[in-house]
Amino acid sequence: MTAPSHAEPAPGREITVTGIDGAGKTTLAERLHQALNDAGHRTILVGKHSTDVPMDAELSEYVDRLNALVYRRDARVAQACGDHYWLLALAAWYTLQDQLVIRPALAEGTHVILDNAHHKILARYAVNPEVPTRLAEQVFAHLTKPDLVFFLRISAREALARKGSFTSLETGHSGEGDEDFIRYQDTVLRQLRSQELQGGWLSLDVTEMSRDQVFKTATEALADRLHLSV
Ligand SMILES: Cc1cn([C@H]2C[C@H](O)[C@@H](COP(=O)(O)OP(=O)(O)O)O2)c(=O)[nH]c1=O
Repeated sequence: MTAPSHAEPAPGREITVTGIDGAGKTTLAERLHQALNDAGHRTILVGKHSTDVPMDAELSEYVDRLNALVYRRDARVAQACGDHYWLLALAAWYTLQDQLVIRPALAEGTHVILDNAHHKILARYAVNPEVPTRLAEQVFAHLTKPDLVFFLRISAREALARKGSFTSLETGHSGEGDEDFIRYQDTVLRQLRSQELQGGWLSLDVTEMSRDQVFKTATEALADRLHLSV
């Protein structure tokens, strides 16, 4: 029996990449995006600079205005607004990205690679005594559950060696020295590891791995777990 021609497309898969700052998330996300498209799987890459809502200039402009408020502001403004404000602003950003870009893409059969999913934000808030962890969990609870999460594990010291420099946010505003980055990021890493225990994550210790090795392992997992070959 042949499928009716008006059949809905199979939904796309959402693949996210998480890890501390400098773990290699953007590097892997960009490469997976390219490889999936090259292999004929329609795929979009969504990250903190993505503001395009396909075929809707008005919504794209709105998303771009929110992106400017959340990501394109100076450090003094960021500090003045405070932790609660930033949790809610980030929740607004992730909500719009999910509602206007990710869900429609998945529904029409396009795969989504999400660079920098909310897991790291949740980890940062979970180690912040000023904000109840339950509040942070709740504001992200409605987002689409990814089909596969790549968790790139690396020590903070190694991440710093790769990155070279860091922002105040990346030390949790705890100081300006390398040790401040390392102490804070190692705390975030431990929190990510406790989220990992909830299951379904593909956890890779990337400390000794080259970019090519990480990419190869990730593509094998895509084939095994989601039947997406590149
Ligand atoms: C993946 C990878 C990245 N890098 C560099 C590239 C970038 O300058 C920096 C961080 O990589 P990036 O992919 O931007 O990490 P994230 O998105 O997790 O913050 O590290 C390496 O030196 N070696 C590697 O194997």
